[in-house]
Amino acid sequence: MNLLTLSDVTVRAGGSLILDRISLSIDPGEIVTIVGPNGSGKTTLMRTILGAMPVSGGTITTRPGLTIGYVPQKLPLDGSLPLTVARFLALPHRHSPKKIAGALKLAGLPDIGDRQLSALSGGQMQRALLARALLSEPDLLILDEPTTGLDQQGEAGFYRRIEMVRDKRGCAVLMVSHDLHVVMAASDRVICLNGHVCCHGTPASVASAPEYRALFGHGTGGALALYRHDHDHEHHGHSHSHD
Ligand SMILES: Nc1ncnc2c1ncn2[C@@H]1O[C@H](COP(=O)(O)OP(=O)(O)OP(=O)(O)O)[C@@H](O)[C@H]1O
Repeated sequence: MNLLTLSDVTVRAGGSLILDRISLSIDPGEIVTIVGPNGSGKTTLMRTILGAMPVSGGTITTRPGLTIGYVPQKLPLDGSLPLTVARFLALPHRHSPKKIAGALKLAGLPDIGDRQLSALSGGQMQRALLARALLSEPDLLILDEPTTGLDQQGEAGFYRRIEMVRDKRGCAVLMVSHDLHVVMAASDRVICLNGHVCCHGTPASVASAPEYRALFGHGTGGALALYRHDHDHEHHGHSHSHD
């Protein structure tokens, strides 16, 4: 059964139509990325899936008992508060030190629990937010523009980490990106949004679709090549391809 299915979901706000009959589904273990220009409704779509935005039409169906882990774009707290990484991960739910250490390790931040949050780099902060989302052992991880502010190598590293998490945990991943960079190559499936679903499919098929090119031009070839070039780790137990 799909983890999540949207059928003809329409969202209106402030008198305008923001999402127009969106239909999509997410299967267990797949990495799906939503791309689209500014204002195309990506954040609204994530908020709708998370239940923070009412639908005006259509239906959202989730698998019974589905657990979602949400990785916000930014720290949802004042970053200058004195707080260690481990304390932050223990809020608002208590978790054992062993579980916190395991989540930090999986997120690529071993031995950092005692560090102050304010001392983390942008890339480390994203991984700390990822570790926090992993503590709920989600079936579906949702990330809203997780690599904002990272350089292209930082982005590639973060998306490789996401794939590693998916391979180890078997969770599905739904990500949003306002730009293309390396995210498409890290995905099994890409959905191109512009109020409605313009096109969807494998990264390569979307990158060559006329609807996508009308929105973004031809500029993704370099980023796709960069990701493939950097992508030298092995996958275990999950068959998918980046070609
Ligand atoms: N609560 C709201 N009330 C009225 N209009 C809204 C509301 N939320 C979003 N919008 C409008 O809906 C459109 C889509 O916004 P959204 O933030 O979902 O786009 P986005 O694709 O995430 O954009 P960006 O890439 O710039 O982050 C915008 O025109 C925005 O102004």
